[in-house]
Amino acid sequence: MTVRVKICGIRDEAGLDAACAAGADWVGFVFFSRSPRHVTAAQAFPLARHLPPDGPRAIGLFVRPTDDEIRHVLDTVRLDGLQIYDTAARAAAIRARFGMKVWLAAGIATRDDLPQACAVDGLVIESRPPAGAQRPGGNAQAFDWSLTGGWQAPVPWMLAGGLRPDNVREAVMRSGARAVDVSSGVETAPGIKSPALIEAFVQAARSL
Ligand SMILES: O=C(O)c1ccccc1N[C@@H]1O[C@H](COP(=O)(O)O)[C@@H](O)[C@H]1O
Repeated sequence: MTVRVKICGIRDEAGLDAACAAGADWVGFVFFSRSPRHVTAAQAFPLARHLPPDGPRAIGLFVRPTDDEIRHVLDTVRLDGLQIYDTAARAAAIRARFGMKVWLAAGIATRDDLPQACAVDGLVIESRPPAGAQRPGGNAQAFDWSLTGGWQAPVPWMLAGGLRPDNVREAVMRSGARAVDVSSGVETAPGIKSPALIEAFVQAARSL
């Protein structure tokens, strides 16, 4: 089984090169100012341009964005898709408005939280943020991976939240995920990506 991998929160060339060298399928740029991984459109532009044609696809992460915020980024940065933290209806509207692939992030606490239908291209299934969290994701928090067992996902999905090189293999086996997304687990400090951890994560995810 080939597990696809997204490395999120790329902020510099070292992290980008490590994701490319490791064979990641996607890299994520976080356009959310309260994140330690935040990049502006001007900062993301040279990174996205540096991606090789056969390298990872570029995903832009937005939290409750206005159309103008998305437009501002898309006017500068070449993105292949959007990861949206908002309602399912708003994510579908963004997809229709911009004509881009949209992945909707869904915070999960119980089986009932798993979406049964949606009008987006994919789902990012992760834990609900802890009380008082400053951001809806990127909190290094895992959920009970067995919750997705037997779930008939309406669209392709990826598993996220609290994944690391030392637990991603178990997470994939227990959840049944065919794609995984990581940010905190490949960092030495919030916002500081480790090339060695990126390499270890991709290898571990692909070791099944
Ligand atoms: O990474 C962030 O700072 C972030 C901010 C706001 C929303 C989502 C964010 N990250 C995404 O959250 C999940 C899980 O991340 P982690 O591995 O637990 O740190 C992942 O999809 C990140 O892309």
